[in-house]
Amino acid sequence: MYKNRIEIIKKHLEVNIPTNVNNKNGIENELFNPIDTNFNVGELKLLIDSVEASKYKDATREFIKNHPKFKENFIGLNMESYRQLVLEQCVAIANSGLIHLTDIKNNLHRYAGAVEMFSYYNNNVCTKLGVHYTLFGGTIMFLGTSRHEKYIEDANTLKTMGCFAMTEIGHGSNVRGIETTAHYDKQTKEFIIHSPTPTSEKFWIGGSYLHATYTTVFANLIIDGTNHGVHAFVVPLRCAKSGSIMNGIHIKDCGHKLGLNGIDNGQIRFTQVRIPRENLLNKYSDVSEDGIYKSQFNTPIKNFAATMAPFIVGRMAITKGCSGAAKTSLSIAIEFSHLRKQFGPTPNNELPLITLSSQQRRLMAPLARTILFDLYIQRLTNELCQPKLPASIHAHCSGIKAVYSWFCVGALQTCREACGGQGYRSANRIAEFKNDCDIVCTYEGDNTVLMQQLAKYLLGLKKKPTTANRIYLDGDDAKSLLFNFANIHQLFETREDIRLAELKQIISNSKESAYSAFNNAIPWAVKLGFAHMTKIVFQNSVDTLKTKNVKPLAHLVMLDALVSIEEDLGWFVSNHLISPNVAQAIPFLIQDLCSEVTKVSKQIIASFDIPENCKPESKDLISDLF
Ligand SMILES: Cc1cc2nc3c(=O)[nH]c(=O)nc-3n(C[C@H](O)[C@H](O)[C@H](O)COP(=O)(O)OP(=O)(O)OC[C@H]3O[C@@H](n4cnc5c(N)ncnc54)[C@H](O)[C@@H]3O)c2cc1C
Repeated sequence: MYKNRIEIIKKHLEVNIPTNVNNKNGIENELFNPIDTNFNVGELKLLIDSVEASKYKDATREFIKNHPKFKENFIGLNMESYRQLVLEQCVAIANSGLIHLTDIKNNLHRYAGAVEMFSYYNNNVCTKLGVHYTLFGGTIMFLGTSRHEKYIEDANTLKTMGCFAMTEIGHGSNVRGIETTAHYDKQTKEFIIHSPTPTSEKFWIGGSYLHATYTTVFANLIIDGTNHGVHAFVVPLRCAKSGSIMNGIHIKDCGHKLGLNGIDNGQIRFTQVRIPRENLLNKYSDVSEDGIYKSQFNTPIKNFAATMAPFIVGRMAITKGCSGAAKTSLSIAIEFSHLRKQFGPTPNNELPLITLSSQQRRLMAPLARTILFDLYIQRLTNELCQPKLPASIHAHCSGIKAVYSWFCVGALQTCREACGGQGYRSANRIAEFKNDCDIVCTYEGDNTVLMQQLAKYLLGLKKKPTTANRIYLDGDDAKSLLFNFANIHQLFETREDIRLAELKQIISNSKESAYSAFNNAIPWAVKLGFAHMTKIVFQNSVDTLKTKNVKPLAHLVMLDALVSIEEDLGWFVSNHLISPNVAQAIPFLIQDLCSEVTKVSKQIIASFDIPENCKPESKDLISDLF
């Protein structure tokens, strides 16, 4: 076994172009060559920024660099001052014209591009923007009709601020279980919004404790004792002129949190709050003055599904928070690793941390994945801008939100550790990102729940397994077998097929109810979701390469593909897709690619074009101490 391994190491270190690789488009050839260190950083920047969003991102970068509110310190502020600063930053953004409340419907590239840039700086700002623009604005825009357009003008300049009240103390993921009621009163032509139990109080409502003028409330629409299910209503929380809290509204602070302490999350109790009939967001369903309920759908569950559908835009937008945090943190850790010296061949010749194989491995792999996730999100954003959305859009927005946020939390931890003790200092920023991004795994749909939505979509496709193309990668020349995009694609495709068949079988073998059968299979559903997302992110990267072969994308794609395989290596080997020989070579190939990418890591992070005030004061993370 060890003899074999040494042979493999020798082979993969040889730079030769093997003959048995399917190299029709020639891109794989690059993988056998060193990366040209003189590549065009501007080209890479445009690729990562996207042609559609590039000008909006540049304008936002300039704004962040120059606006005085983005030069103020936020580290260590108490909650009150932090919330005030974030509010002022959001007002400055709203007044700058960089984004508009209607963007999520009419110019998604502008909105998403700006949010990504603000998340270079801090996730509080983009969370506060997200609550107002995508959640409040999204419900108005996608669930409302012309009678709700009156909210747009003032909300656009943040003269009035909106929040989004869906979650209750008793119900988070299971939105259909919420208890808040909206009884229709025919006499006064009003809805009465009420929290009937302690567990029905809205909780975690971002922006509600201090700043929001309005909220969209999700509540059970009830007419003459008949519950028509969950609908959305606009409810004023505060007087738009005086700011005083409206009658029947009680708001408490959710208190100090693990992160995002610049956001004023609140707990809201409604006591018989009367709102006009017109405040029902009536795109799909309406109630006439005399209390007749009409819906475009014949069942409450279909109406519910339509009511929830607009939040896919928010899920895509939220990945921008992960993207910015990961790119800034990776940049900090990589710059630090180029400067910080520890150990060396002699006591007088200490070398930068970046020369350590472990440092290269832990930083280059997430660097590659961040870029490839970003390319995939560009694709999703383009899909979201189409007049007719693809059937896959909901599942894929859910899937990328889950895999990107899980990945981001891990990557930020890696960046923190890669900077040693200095990574722990709040002034050096990574700690702040780490705490703030943690919650992305939970809000706007808990990741485990979202992965099930993706799995259910895949189960519904009735896709036939492509067993005819099943491959077994075996042989002495692992490099040739693996540096082949068709082979990698086939590995990912087959894994998805097997995972799908396995999930179907677990469910169909179950003698229990449909609910329990699926419940018992959730871990497999999550694995299927991962298999699918890995495949489509990889496929999108290869498609991008074919049209825009920007350096060093080919190396990044292969590095991430091999890391993905390594993450599930036992599975690939035990399912006879990769031989033990080939499997043993993978960590070495990864290390080679990490070392290659390290050579251009400074150029790659330069392509992110992160404004300096988004980073720590000193690149070595210590100069500010003297
Ligand atoms: C900082 C912050 C800001 C927020 N902002 C807002 C806001 O502005 N407006 C708003 O309406 N809400 C907001 N939320 C609420 C957020 O959307 C919910 O926390 C989220 O939907 C999860 O609900 P939950 O907390 O009740 O967890 P639960 O649903 O109770 O989940 C707890 C655990 O059980 C697991 N679980 C639950 N159901 C399933 C299932 N079917 N299958 C497998 N596992 C499951 C989950 O994975 C999770 O690990 C915010 C939350 C936080 C923390």
